[in-house]
Amino acid sequence: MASSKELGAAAEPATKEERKKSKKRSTDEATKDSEAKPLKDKDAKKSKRSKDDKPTKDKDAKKSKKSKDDKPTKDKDAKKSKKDKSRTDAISKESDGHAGDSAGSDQEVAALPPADVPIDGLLRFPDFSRQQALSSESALEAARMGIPHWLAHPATVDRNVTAPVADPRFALSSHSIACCEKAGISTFFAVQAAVIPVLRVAHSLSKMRRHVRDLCVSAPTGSGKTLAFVLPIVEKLKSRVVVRLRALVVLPTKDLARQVMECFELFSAGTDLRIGLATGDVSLAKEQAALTDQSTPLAGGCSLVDILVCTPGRLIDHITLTPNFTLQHLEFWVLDEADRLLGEVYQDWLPKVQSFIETVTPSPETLASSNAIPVPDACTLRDPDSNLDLLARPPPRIQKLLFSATLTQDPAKIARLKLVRPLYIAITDEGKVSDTTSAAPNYVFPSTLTEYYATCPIEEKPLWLIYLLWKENISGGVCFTKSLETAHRLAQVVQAWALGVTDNAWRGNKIVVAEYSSDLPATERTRIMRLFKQGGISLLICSDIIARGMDIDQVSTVINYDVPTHMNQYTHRVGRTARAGREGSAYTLVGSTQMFHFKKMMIECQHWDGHLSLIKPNKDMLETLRGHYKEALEKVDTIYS
Ligand SMILES: Nc1ncnc2c1ncn2[C@@H]1O[C@H](COP(=O)(O)OP(=O)(O)OP(=O)(O)O)[C@@H](O)[C@H]1O
Repeated sequence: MASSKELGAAAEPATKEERKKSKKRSTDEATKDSEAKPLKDKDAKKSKRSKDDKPTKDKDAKKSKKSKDDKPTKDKDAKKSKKDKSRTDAISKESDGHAGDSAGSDQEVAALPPADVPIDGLLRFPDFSRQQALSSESALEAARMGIPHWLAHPATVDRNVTAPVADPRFALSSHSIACCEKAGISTFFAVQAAVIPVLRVAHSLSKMRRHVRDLCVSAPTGSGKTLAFVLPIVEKLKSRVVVRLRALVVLPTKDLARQVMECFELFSAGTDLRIGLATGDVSLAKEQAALTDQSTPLAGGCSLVDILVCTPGRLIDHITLTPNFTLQHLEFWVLDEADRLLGEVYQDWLPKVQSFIETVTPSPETLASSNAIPVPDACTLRDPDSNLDLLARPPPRIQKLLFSATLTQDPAKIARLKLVRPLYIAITDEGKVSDTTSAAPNYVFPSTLTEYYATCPIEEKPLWLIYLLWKENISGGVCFTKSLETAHRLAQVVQAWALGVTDNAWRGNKIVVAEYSSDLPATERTRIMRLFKQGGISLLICSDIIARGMDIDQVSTVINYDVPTHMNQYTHRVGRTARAGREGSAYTLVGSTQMFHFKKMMIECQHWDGHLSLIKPNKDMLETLRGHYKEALEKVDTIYS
């Protein structure tokens, strides 16, 4: 693939006004820095120390590629694991005493043993590099915005942190380690290295329930958030005796739910755990039969699955319609793509689930009036009065786990979840201090992502897309449009063009373009996706159907045909490439009249200078392509007329 240089790319020169603004920004940052000096000084030393024993990002990327591509020898492995260990050791030493905590719970955390003292056979590992310290001005601003203390002070973890899967401090069973090996995973990414120990410790100390605290995790796209919750949940539940619904994982779309279920299946293979899927892909009756035993109504419910992966709509269906469906025994409640789930579209599902959980204990009157058989052992009383009985077995605390690449900081939205002693973990660039004084998320992009933009007349966008396809010899591309209609029409034009080009044998390898849309039947979508993964399709043209969460290794390039209107949309779209340490490119075709808004959005999110490069196309080539493009347009117009 051509580099930006070859394309004649050059960063657009900043205007005077921008230069002024950027200068002001750096002055502001400098002021902030001087205010936070004591911590910074300490941090600088830390960072120097960690830099010394840390390879560069490039080296890291190569290393991760290498470890995936070819199997290292035993010797190499041993060296690498030693190196990784020293690195994680360094991190855990650096971070002593900086464990993040919510307001009001600092004392409890202080009461915990230091990091190197084992608790119940486990170590508190790794601690977080540091809890973000805000300048007093920023802290005041956060408070003024109503942003709770814990949300304004994330425990930040450097995205380059890695740790070997077999490190005894993760306390993973040989089963989990073997599953990781089978999946080609020898090293945990930063989000996994940070989250897995927190969950492992919390649940190994289930008797000391104060350790079970809710988690909000923000990490870039493709950074491995799924495994960060899948592995500890499987690890905790695989020794269960009776089947009960103990983990609920909610995702915004069917495709995402299926993807996460497959991950659970992969990492629970060889255990007795049963994973259920409720997305509405099959009839409600079929789903009901798979989720519960409905032969006898039981007050304690009768689940046939231990883990349920579902979409919010279908979850509500089961809550209201499925006999013996209960959330009484829930221990984990995961909201993946949490910001989307907390959004307006699903506004009423959340309170419904909350109240179902809170009122799961049937009163004696309800029990008497219903046919449900109360089996004392099978009922979990979340009734606060039951806690008065000191000898009674305490009900499991439901641990809420929120994950997203664009986690909202909107206090009103977060408050709806009624989080308990939440801990906010943010995976960031080393040294980058996130802005926690606004409700907008902090945007962190994969370090292996290269971003470009091109300005062109709006009516010529299809030609420019063709130019990119041709010039960059794109294979494994995904092109996002704003609507199904645009995707459909664009796919037809580009297909017609590709046919013309192929007929003319301009290029040896065929360019194959396909539309991927929610309008297509599920079987057709599966077929197209399979073909794409096999390399039989060069470009998928779609609306935002796969913009979030979808993990497709083969995506090397993302093209924003229509400019994203919000930074969240941009982040998730471009995040379909450059995943798990792989390289990837993103192109945005910006119409001349859209430039102002696009640039403004990027600047506001501090993602302009030094992040995106301008592409200036080769005019001769563009003109050569124009002829075939016009022919393609005419062909499509005749179909429509
Ligand atoms: N430790 C690891 N080593 C190698 N590959 C990994 C590791 N952890 C996860 N992966 C791979 O990285 C890819 C991305 O993971 P995942 O889908 O969990 O990302 P994500 O953070 O949820 O992204 P998004 O925000 O886009 O949903 C997956 O293909 C997964 O198999």
